[in-house]
Amino acid sequence: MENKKIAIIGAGNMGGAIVVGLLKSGFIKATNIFVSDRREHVLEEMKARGVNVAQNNSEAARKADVVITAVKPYHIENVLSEIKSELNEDKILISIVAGVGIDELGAMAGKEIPIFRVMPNTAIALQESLTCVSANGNTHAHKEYVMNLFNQLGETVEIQEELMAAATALSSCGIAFALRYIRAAMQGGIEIGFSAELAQFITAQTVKGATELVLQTGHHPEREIDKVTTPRGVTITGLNEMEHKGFSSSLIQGILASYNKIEKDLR
Ligand SMILES: NC(=O)C1=CN([C@@H]2O[C@H](COP(=O)(O)OP(=O)(O)OC[C@H]3O[C@@H](n4cnc5c(N)ncnc54)[C@H](O)[C@@H]3O)[C@@H](O)[C@H]2O)C=CC1
Ligand SMILES: O=C(O)[C@@H]1CCC=N1
Repeated sequence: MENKKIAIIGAGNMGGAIVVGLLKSGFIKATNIFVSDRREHVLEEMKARGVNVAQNNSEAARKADVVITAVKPYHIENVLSEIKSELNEDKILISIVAGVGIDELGAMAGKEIPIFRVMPNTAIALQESLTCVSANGNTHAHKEYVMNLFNQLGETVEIQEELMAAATALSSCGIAFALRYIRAAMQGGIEIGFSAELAQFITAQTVKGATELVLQTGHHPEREIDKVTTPRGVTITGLNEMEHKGFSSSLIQGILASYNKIEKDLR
């Protein structure tokens, strides 16, 4: 178990999910986690999980070796100005804030400190995140720790920072895109006879199976699709109808729309 203390500033959807995932992983004791948030009910929920609740952001940052900022992009500047006096070259700053670069974070912190920019997704609560990590030049001594930390919470990929917007669209937004497929498939399933509950289970397990076919074999999806599409069969008829209606095209356009928005106007 790691001895470093971790502060999580902003315990909303993502910050809260990180706390849940960390506790499940056993990587860190609850008493070594410090959470701050400006919403009282969020802090109550965190307290119930056994983690420490700080009076304010500065206190959380002071008590920790690692500070994870998980506030909305338009709050990060204020948060860093509040905590910058607590940061130094021995502390690790990890930001999951979408659209805010390492240089910008460094300028907001006002000093040369180790900064990691990290892009997880909400499956981090189940230790099933795909987390992309990039770092500034002061992080060599800390990289192993940070990769290990996020490897406890799913799979981790180190990327160049210029790919961070793409990582956000494909992985962080991607969870919602995949869930929308599941919802649509369920609606089809209900129309052809299943209860909502059974349609949900059948769809979710089917998607899990498709995911495993790709992850475990490394095959291109089309190779696995070829095994399903009997000539003149029912699958190819369904697939072609979906493509006539713009299935792949609408997914690609949605990913591009999210990507284009990330760097431009998140704040
Ligand atoms: N939701 C997602 O799937 C993902 C979100 N992100 C990024 O994570 C960050 C957080 O997103 P969410 O968790 O979805 O937002 P959220 O709104 O659920 O959580 C943000 C939390 O920060 C708290 N907060 C606001 N101002 C604060 C302050 N000054 N000091 C302390 N706490 C403060 C809020 O009360 C809230 O609980 C964003 O920057 C987003 O871009 C990154 C990857 C995935
Ligand atoms: O939609 C958003 O702005 C955030 C960033 C990535 C996922 N959710």
